[in-house]
Amino acid sequence: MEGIDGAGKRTLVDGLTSRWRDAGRRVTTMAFPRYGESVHADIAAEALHGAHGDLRSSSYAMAMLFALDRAGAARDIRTALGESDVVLLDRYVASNAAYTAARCGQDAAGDAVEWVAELEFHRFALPVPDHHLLIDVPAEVAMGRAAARGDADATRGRDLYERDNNLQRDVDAVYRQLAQINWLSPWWVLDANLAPSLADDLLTA
Ligand SMILES: Nc1ncnc2c1ncn2[C@@H]1O[C@H](COP(=O)(O)OP(=O)(O)OP(=O)(O)O)[C@@H](O)[C@H]1O
Ligand SMILES: Cc1cn([C@H]2C[C@H](O)[C@@H](COP(=O)(O)O)O2)c(=O)[nH]c1=O
Repeated sequence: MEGIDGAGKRTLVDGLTSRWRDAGRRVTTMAFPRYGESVHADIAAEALHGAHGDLRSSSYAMAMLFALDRAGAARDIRTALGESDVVLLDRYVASNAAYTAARCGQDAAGDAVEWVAELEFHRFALPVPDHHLLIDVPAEVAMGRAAARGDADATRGRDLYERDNNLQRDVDAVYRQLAQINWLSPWWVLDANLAPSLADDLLTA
């Protein structure tokens, strides 16, 4: 499940999971970054919240932290694939591709996407997803949701990426390009406003 910050990924993952479980399917969900479970994710979170000075400005360092977090979950993902009907991931490698490409700028975006795929799928041997689900929501709406949530949750607050509206718009554009070319596997673009009924469609697919 992919989309910019505040798009509604967690909400939709939770909704789909309960619908599919109610229908008798074995569903495993995981969310990346694995905050609190992986040292790499926690260092990334510190950087996103303003620690580590220069590190936060390095797209390479951030992408590597997110990739190492996922590499540590590779075995769990494979086990889940063997034991479940559906493995539903709240963000995965495409997040790293989209955010890193957006951070690198248009001229280097293609190289960034290729580098992330090579690193994560080849070097770290993470499984390639069968499908990507992209939440189609106007960037302004998602940014508004992320801002409202950040204001409401004093313990979390908005991180550096969430506060960067230009970055969010650029990430949105990269996601749409990845969906258009069906990067690595078919991409299903979900209209966020139609989420409940789409969940039924997905169930029968
Ligand atoms: N369809 C919707 N309509 C209105 N509000 C929504 C909808 N889906 C989610 N929200 C709200 O928007 C906020 C962000 O949703 P959610 O946490 O699911 O997004 P996310 O994509 O997982 O965000 P992030 O990537 O930043 O963690 C939450 O407060 C949630 O309740
Ligand atoms: C998994 C992952 C995430 N990111 C970015 C996307 C978000 O802005 C932040 C943190 O994620 P959250 O959903 O808001 O908790 O990090 C990334 O750049 N690369 C990744 O692999």
